[in-house]
Amino acid sequence: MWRFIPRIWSLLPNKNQVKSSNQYRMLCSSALQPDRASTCPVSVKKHLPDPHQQSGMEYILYTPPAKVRGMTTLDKEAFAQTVIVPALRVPKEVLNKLVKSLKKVTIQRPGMRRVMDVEGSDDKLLLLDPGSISSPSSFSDAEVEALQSFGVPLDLQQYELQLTYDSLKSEEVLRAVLPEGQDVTSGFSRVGHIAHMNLREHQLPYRQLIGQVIMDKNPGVTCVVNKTNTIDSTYRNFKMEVMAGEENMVAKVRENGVTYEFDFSRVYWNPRLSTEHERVVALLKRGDTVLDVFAGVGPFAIPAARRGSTVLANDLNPESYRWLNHNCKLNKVERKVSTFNQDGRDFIRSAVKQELPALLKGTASVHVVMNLPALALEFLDAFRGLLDQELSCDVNLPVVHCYGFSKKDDPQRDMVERASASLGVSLEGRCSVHLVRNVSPNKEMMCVSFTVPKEVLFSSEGKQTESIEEPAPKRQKCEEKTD
Ligand SMILES: C[S@@+](CC[C@H](N)C(=O)[O-])C[C@H]1O[C@@H](n2cnc3c(N)ncnc32)[C@H](O)[C@@H]1O
Repeated sequence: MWRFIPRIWSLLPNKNQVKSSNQYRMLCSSALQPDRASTCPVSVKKHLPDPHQQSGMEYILYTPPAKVRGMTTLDKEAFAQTVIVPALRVPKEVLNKLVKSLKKVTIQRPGMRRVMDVEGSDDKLLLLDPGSISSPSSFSDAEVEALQSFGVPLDLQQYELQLTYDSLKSEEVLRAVLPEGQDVTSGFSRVGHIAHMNLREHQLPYRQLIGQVIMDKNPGVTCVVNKTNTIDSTYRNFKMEVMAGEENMVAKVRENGVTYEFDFSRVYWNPRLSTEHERVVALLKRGDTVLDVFAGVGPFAIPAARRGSTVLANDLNPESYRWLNHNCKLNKVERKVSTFNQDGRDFIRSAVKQELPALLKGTASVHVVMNLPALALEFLDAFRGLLDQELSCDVNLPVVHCYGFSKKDDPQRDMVERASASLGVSLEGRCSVHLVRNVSPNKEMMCVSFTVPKEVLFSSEGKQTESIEEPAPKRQKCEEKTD
C-alpha cells in the first residue's frame, strides 16, 4: 500500500525557459539541493537513500526488518515495513509514453504497482526505483529529454511504500532470515509441481520455512523436497524429504514436446538432460532402431519412437519399467517400443544379441544408448564376442552412445581410454566425444559415440558363457500392468 507524502520540492523550472536537457536537469536539480538554497530557496526534509551506498546487488529497499533473522516458522506479518521511494507526478495523457521512456528507472517488481492515483486530480504518480534514482541528476540525458518533451517537471516526490512479504523475492526473504554471512541458496530444480532442493547443513533448521517460501514465490510449485542423502547407487534416484506442501510425488512434466509421468521419489529424472535427449534423438531417421540399455522412464525411447524409430528400451528398476510402460501408452507409442526389466548387461546379451543379426543385414542405422554415466563404460564389455563370426560379413554395425563422468583434466581422453579398455580395442581416431554438461566444478558428464568395431562384436576371445547364451526372454510390448 502506498501513501502520498506532500511534495517537499516546489521550485520548478518552466520548460519553456529551458533549452537543453542539462540545463533542465540543473535547474530541477538545484531545486532539490539544500546547498543551492541561494538559487532555489527550499529545504529538503528527508533525503532519499543514496543508491551508491548499497552493498551487494540488491538495493536496501528490499531488505526486510532485522527482527526476522533466525525465524524458523514463517511469520509473514513480520516482513511488513514502510520505505520511502521517489516518484514523479505525471499528467494522465502522457503517462504511457513516459513510462516507456523511463522504463529503466521505474519500480519493476512482479505484483507491485508503479502507477498510483493522486487524490483529487487526474494526474498519476509514477514510482521510481530508488536504486536508480536518488536525485534529478540520476536521470540519463535521454530520460531528461523525454521528461522535458512531455512537459513533466523533474520534480521528485517522496512516497511511503508499505512493503510486505508479498513484495519480496525468495532470495531476499531467505537472506534476511538465515544466519548472516552464510550462503543463501534458494536455487532448485523443478520437476512438475515439485521443487527439488539440495540444502546445506546450516540451512536444515530452516527447511520448513525455506520450503514454504519457495512454494509462495513460485506459482505451480505445491511440494518442496530436499535430497536427504546422495544418489541411490543402483537406480539413480534420490532419497528425499518433503519440506513443505503436499506429499504427492507423482510428477507430470513435458520435455521436448513429450509428456512424462512418474513417481519422482522412485525413479531417475533430471531436467538438465533435455538438450542431450534432443541431441541424440535428432540423429535418428525414420526406420532406425534404438536399443536403450538404461532407459529410465523413456526420455530417449519415447521421442525416438515418435520420430519413427523402432525401440527396445530396458531398465533394471521395476518402478522405472512401470512408468516407462505408462509413458509409452500416454504418448501412444506402445506399438513402437518393446520394454524390458533386466540388468543392462543381460539385456545386451539377450535382446540386443537377438535383434542384431537381422539389423546387420539392413541399411537403417542402429543406435545403442547407454546413459548410466557412473557405470555404463564398464558395460561395454558386453559387446565383446556378442555375435557369431559367420555373421561378420554383414556390415551395418551399431553405433553406441555411451555416457560417463570424468574428473580428469582431459575428460575426452579419459573417456576414450576407458571405453577402449572396456571393449578391449583402441577407439583412438574412431570415436567422437561430446561434453554433455558440467556436473560440479571438477566433474563433467561426457558422451562417447562410436561404431562398434567388428573385431569386438565378432571376437572369439569374449565368447559368451552358457547362461548368457540362453534364449532371450520374450519381449514385452508396452502393456501397462500397474496403475
Ligand atoms: C542416469 S539414469 C538415465 C535414465 C534415462 N535414460 C535418462 O536419460 O534420463 C540411469 C537408469 O539406469 C537404470 N539402471 C541402473 N542400473 C542398471 C542396470 N544395471 N541395468 C539396467 N538399468 C540400470 C536406473 O534405474 C536409471 O533409470
